[in-house]
Amino acid sequence: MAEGDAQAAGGSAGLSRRGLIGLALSSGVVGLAAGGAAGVAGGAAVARAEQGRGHEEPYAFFGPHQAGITTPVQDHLHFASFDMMPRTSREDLISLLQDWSYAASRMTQGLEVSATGAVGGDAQTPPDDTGEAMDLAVNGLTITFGFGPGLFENEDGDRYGLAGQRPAGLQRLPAFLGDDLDPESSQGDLCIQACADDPQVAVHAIRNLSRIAFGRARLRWSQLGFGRTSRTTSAQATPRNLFGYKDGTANILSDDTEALDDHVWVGASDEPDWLRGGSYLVARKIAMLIETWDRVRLVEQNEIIGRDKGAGAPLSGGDEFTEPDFHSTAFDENSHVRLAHSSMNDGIRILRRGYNYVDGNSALGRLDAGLFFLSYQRDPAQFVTLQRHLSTDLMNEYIRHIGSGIWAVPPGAEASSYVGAPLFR
Ligand SMILES: C=CC1=C(C)c2cc3[nH]c(cc4nc(cc5[nH]c(cc1n2)c(C)c5CCC(=O)O)C(CCC(=O)O)=C4C)c(C)c3C=C
Ligand SMILES: [Fe+2]
Repeated sequence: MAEGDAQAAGGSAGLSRRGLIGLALSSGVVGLAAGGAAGVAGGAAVARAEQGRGHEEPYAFFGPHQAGITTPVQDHLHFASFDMMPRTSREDLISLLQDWSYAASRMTQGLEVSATGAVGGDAQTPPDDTGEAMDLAVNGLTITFGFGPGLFENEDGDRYGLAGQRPAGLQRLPAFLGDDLDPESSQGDLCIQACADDPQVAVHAIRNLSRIAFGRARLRWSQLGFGRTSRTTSAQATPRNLFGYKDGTANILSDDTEALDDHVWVGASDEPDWLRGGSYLVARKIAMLIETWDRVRLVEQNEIIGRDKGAGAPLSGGDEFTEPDFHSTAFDENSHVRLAHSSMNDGIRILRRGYNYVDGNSALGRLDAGLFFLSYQRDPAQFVTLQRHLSTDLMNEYIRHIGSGIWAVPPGAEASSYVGAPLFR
C-alpha cells in the first residue's frame, strides 16, 4: 500500500474503501489527508482540468468545522436528503460515512472519486467516477454532511445503537402556522449539501455520493439551487432573491468569531460532546408567489420587507449596512426585517446560506420558484423562535413553506478519519 493510501485508509477509525467494492478501486490513491490536491500520486488518477469561472483553490475538507458553513457562499447548490435502507446495520452506516468522507475528501480537492476514476480502470467494469466533472476545475466545491433525527431513532426503534447519543434539540421541527409541507420532500436520515461555483460540479458530487451509497442509503429528495441569497464574507457582494431584494445584508460573517461561537457552533458547554464544533442545519423549501408579488406596488413591497429595493437600506434611512431604527415610524410593525431582527428576538441570530430555485412552472403558467432557505445555528430553538415570530410577517401572503428538514451537522473530520467518527466512539 502506498503511503498516501495508508493515510487515506487511516486504520480502524479511518476512511474505508471497503464499501466501494464493485466500484473497482485500485492502487495509486492520493495522500489527501496529508497533502490535498498537491499530493497527487501515480496510478491512473485524473486531476480535474483548470476550467471554471469560480474559486480555483480547493477548500480543505478536514478541519475543526465542516466546510460549507462559513465558506464564502458559492453560486450553486445541489442539496440531497437520504434515508438509510431497511435492515442496514451500524457497520453499514459507519462504512457509508467512511466511503462518503473518502470520496468527498477527493472531490473537494478537484479529484475524481477514486484513483482509477472515470477512464483509468478496467474497461470491462463500470467506471468508479461518472466523469461529467473531468474537465472542470474544483470551482470551490464543498460537501457538508448532516444527521437527521431518524438516524438516532425512528418507528423501527434504535436501529444503529445511537438513541443515547441523540442531541436533545434534534427533534423534527414543530408545525408552524401556514405550513403546507410535502412529507416526500421533507426530512431524511442524512443530508448532503454540495455547493460550487459551477452547477455541474455540485451535481457530480451528489450523483457520485448517491451511487456510493447504493444498498445502504437511498436518495429521498434533492434540490437544485442557483443564485446564492446570502453572503458569509464582507468581500462578497450582497446578492438578490427572487423578490428582487438584497438578501444576506445582516448575515453572520466568517470573520465574526464571537458571533459564530455564540450563535452557530455547538460549544464546549453544549451537549452532546460528539457534536462540539458542529452545528444544526435547518432547510425550508419556501415557494414564492412570484406573479402575485410582481403586481404589488413598490412602496408596499418595501413596507413588507422593511428595506428599500434599490440600495437595500432599512426604511429608517442610511445605507445598506446602517442598523435599522425600529423606533422610526417608517417600519410596519409586521415587516419581515423587523420581526426577524435580533433585537426583537432576545438577541437570537442565525447564519443564513440559502439559494433561489426554479423547478419549472405550473399548468397555469406560474413559475414554480422560491427560496431554498438554509440556516446554521447552535441550537434548533433559534430557528423555531424566529419562525414563530414570523407568523404575522406581511410577507406570508406571498410565500408558502412546502419542504422542511433539520439535521445535526458534526464537526469537521480529523485528517485520515471520517465525518461523524466521534459519534461511534
Ligand atoms: C426563520 C427565519 C427566516 C426565514 C424563514 C426567512 C425567509 C425569507 N427571508 C426573505 C428575505 C429577506 N430576509 C431578510 C433578513 C432576514 N431574514 C431572517 C430570517 C428568515 N428569513 C433574518 C434573521 C434576517 C436578518 C434580520 C436583521 O437582522 O436585519 C432580508 C433583508 C436583508 C438581510 O439582512 O438579509 C430579506 C430581503 C425571503 C424572501 C424569505 C422567504 C422566502
Ligand atoms: Fe428573511
